Amino acid sequence: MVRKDAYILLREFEKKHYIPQTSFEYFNKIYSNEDMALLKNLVWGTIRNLIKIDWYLSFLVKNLKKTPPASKWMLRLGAYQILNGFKEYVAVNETVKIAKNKRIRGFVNATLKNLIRKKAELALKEPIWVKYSIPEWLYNYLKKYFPEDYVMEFMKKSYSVNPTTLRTNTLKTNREELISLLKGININSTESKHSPYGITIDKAGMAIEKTDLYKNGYFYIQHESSQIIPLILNPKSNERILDMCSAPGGKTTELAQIMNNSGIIDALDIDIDRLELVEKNAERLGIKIINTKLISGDEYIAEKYDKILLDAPCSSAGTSSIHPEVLHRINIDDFVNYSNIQKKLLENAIENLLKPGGTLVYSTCTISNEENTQNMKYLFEKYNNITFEKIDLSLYNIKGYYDGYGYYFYPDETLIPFYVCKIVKTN
Ligand SMILES: C[S@@+](CC[C@H](N)C(=O)[O-])C[C@H]1O[C@@H](n2cnc3c(N)ncnc32)[C@H](O)[C@@H]1O
Repeated sequence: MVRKDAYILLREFEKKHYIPQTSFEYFNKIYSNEDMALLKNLVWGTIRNLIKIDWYLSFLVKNLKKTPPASKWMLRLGAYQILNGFKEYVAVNETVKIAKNKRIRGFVNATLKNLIRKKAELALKEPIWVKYSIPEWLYNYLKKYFPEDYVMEFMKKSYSVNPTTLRTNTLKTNREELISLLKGININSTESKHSPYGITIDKAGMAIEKTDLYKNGYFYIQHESSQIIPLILNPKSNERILDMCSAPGGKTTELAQIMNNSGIIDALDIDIDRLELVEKNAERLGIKIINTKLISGDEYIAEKYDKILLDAPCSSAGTSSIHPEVLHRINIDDFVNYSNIQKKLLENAIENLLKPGGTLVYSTCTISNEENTQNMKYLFEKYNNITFEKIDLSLYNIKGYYDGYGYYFYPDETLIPFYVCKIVKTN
């Protein structure tokens, strides 16, 4: 029963704040494609809509916070369906069946039926952060730092599902050929708007990693914002490049592809399992110029580099269209905590690792002022041997919000919110 399994996965999410890939893989083996799509829709849809769902339920249940978790997650699962166009009687009947206990069944049944009756009236007083299901604190935070249209685009994106995009591995094929090879295995795809390597696919629930094209390294699965960052660093063949936070290797392997597999890329990370993925990805894509190093970027010392990519660990607040759980995991303290780690990485890069005349690209997948603008301001005030080079985002057909140092990408169908800044070390 799909709803019961969705409920089990949601309870797993409640404990861990994420759902391991292995849990879905288990159901993949026993479910038809159709049931699997429904399971994913119910689980991720409930998580994406959680703020909204709880707001509605708070008018119907005396104390939602104190409601026992078993009943609460059944209510949330049922409410997701009722608020998102599922057949109401199926939503109620199938959700109620999950409960073993008669009392819980009665409570869930009555509350969901009440929601059906009251939802239109409640919708009239729904605040905008509820409409797009983002935490109220984050909405207020965004309003403090961004223009109104950016806040709107952020919320719309956060509430939508980012499509799957691939990066063509130009060491093995080209974009046109890859589109036709994908068509040959019944996957429709189109050139994406921003990255010259990007392909947006109509995946329809299939596991693209299981295809031979993937196994033979014809592409890397990578959202478009991420594909733009190595292009901004603009590495050349035979240069010596440092990727300070490389795992799982999306941008490292793209750098190597732009360099036509010639030169040196040292790829650091502190997570051994993730660093192994950099090696596996490089091997699959036919890349030979990446040297992985298990070390913290703020402690690493080496001969100086022509260019450095610092795609920093961050609060990831821009990734909610890909990872809807992220907005339930982060809080405002994360912004400050990550900014402290990022400062140390930036300082080591500028003071010890970048050649005079060299370029550093700093990027994050978050929108916090602390992790982006404030960090750049800190560098600007601390160092007199760096300049901030203005990036021309029109080259990639991207609209950016400029903070005086770098840009916050406006999200769109395939772009997620990202921050990027380019620093040149003058001497
Ligand atoms: C945003 S992810 C990098 C994604 C990667 N650039 C890509 O495109 O595939 C940040 C990475 O930084 C790593 N990390 C965290 N702290 C670090 C540190 N002090 N030094 C180096 N890597 C670190 C994390 O393990 C994580 O893999």
